[in-house]
Amino acid sequence: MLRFDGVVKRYAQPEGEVTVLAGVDLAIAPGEAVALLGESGSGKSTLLHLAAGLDAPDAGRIEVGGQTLSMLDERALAALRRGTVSLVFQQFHLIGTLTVADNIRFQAALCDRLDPAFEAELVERLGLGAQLDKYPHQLSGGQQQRVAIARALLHRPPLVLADEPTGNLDERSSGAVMALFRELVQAAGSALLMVTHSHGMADYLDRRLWLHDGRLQHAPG
Ligand SMILES: Nc1ncnc2c1ncn2[C@@H]1O[C@H](COP(=O)(O)OP(=O)(O)OP(=O)(O)O)[C@@H](O)[C@H]1O
Repeated sequence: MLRFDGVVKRYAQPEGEVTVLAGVDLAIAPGEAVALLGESGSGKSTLLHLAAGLDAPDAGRIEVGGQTLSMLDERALAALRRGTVSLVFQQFHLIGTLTVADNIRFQAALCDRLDPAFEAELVERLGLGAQLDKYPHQLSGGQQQRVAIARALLHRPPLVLADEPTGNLDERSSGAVMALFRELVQAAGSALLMVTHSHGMADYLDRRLWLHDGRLQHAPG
C-alpha cells in the first residue's frame, strides 16, 4: 500500500544543507498498522508529508496504492489526496462553518463515497450521536479529535497517515481513543502509518519502525 525505495530528502538550513532522510526503504501492506518512532527532529513528519504527496523527495521512489508519486501530475495527486490517502493530525483542521455531521461527511462527499451504514457505526462507536448538529467550537478537544477520526475514515481510504493523533489528550483518554482508532481503521480496511513519541501508543499497532540518522530501523518491542 505504501512503499519507499531509497528515499532521500534534504533541506536548506542556515548552517548548510541537511539530509533528513538518507535513503529510506519502507513497505506497508494493505490493512497493516505501523508505528513510526524517532527523536524530535529525526524526520518523522517529513516522511509522512512525502507519503501524502505534499512534498517531493530529492531522490528515490515513493509508491502509494501501486502509483508512483513522481509520475502523477497535480490533478492525479489531488485525486490521490482526496480518495486514497487520509491524514489525521494533532490539530484537527475541522471546518468551523460546518456542523459535526457535515464535517464527518466532508471527505467522503468529495470523493463520492458516502456510506450511511458505516457513518452510523462511526458516530455510535465514537460517541458523537448527541453532537451531530453542533459546530466544532462547541465541542471539547477530545470530541473534535473523534470527529476528525470519523471524517478521515468514512470513505474507507486505503492509507491513513496519522501524526500523533492523540497528542492533545490526557493519557487515559488517549489510550481509549487509540484502541478505538485502531479498531475503526481496521473496520475501514485501511493501512495505517502513525507517527508517535510514545511506545505505549505504538503497542496498539502491528509493528514499529524507528527513524534514526536518516534511516529506518525495526524498533525494539
Ligand atoms: N521546510 C523545511 N525547511 C527546512 N528544514 C526543515 C523543513 N521541514 C523540516 N525541516 C528540518 O528537518 C528536520 C526534521 O523535521 P521533522 O519535522 O520531519 O522532524 P520530526 O521527527 O517530525 O520532529 P518532531 O518529533 O519534533 O515533530 C528538522 O531538523 C527540521 O528543522
